[in-house]
Amino acid sequence: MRHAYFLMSIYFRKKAVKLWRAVGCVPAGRASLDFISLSAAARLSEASGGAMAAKRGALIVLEGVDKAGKTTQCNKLVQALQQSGRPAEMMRFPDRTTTIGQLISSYLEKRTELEDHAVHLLFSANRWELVPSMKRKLEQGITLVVDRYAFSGVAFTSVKPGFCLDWCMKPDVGLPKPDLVMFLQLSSAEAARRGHFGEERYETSDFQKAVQQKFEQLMKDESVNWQVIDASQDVESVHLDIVGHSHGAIRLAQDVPLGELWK
Ligand SMILES: Nc1ncnc2c1ncn2[C@@H]1O[C@H](COP(=O)(O)OP(=O)(O)OP(=O)(O)O)[C@@H](O)[C@H]1O
Ligand SMILES: Cc1cn([C@H]2C[C@H](O)[C@@H](COP(=O)(O)O)O2)c(=O)[nH]c1=O
Repeated sequence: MRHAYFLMSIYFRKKAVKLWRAVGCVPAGRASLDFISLSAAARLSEASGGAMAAKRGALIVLEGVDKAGKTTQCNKLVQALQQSGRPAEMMRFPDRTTTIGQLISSYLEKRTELEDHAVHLLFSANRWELVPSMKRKLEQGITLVVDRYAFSGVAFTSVKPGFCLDWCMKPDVGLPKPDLVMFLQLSSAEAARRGHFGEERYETSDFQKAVQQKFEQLMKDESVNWQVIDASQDVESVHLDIVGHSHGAIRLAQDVPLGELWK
């Protein structure tokens, strides 16, 4: 009986993929399979009277100084999670595709000047504008792998004269709290030798050294699940460390509600 049910579920799943693709609801490829898995999970949950509520995805953040290897590792982690059958997506902050993100991008590329408090609030607004979509995805069971978050916001602004950690944290209080923050540890000298260092506004060794110290202060906060990763290793070794920590965090996140940052 269970065997027959299993075969039927595969048959209907294939039919549903074809139908959804035909009406253009689902993109082709891996994403469509994730979409179908999630729909199947939702149907199962409905059929059992909601007793099997879908497990939420984990919010995983990678932080570090410029060129520590965050983007490289976020991409590899998302790929590894998807290959092991876990729905996962990458996000990055600043998200330069939104209207706010374009203002930030122009500032970072030194095409526009902005007052320091104002640009700090723009970075935070850029996170808040993405919160509804982040929460929706996490509720659907998608793990989000995020390239920088509020910690970069605080570390970079608080280096500037006249700013303190406390003021810099305020606008981000209440954001979805990451289940895991991995800090990619790399000396500013090594970072400066990596590709394209020096092109954007904050990419000077002195500034990055000061940012590193601010991150160290933030890592003393035990309300956040920090893990330090040695980012001076080769790409594959860094990846293995990151995958190890991520699986644990994904398992734990399933059974606890999403928290609020710095509350
Ligand atoms: N483990 C590593 N060893 C040596 N080079 C690396 C390693 N990881 C990444 N790189 C290289 O360093 C450069 C920066 O990598 P990447 O863009 O992933 O860093 P990032 O932290 O996201 O940078 P940014 O702060 O500019 O967003 C790239 O040229 C990348 O190929
Ligand atoms: C999120 C965030 C970032 N920054 C800084 C950090 C970097 O210098 C740039 C972003 O560069 P990337 O290559 O796009 O990662 O912006 C910041 O000052 N405040 C923030 O909130």
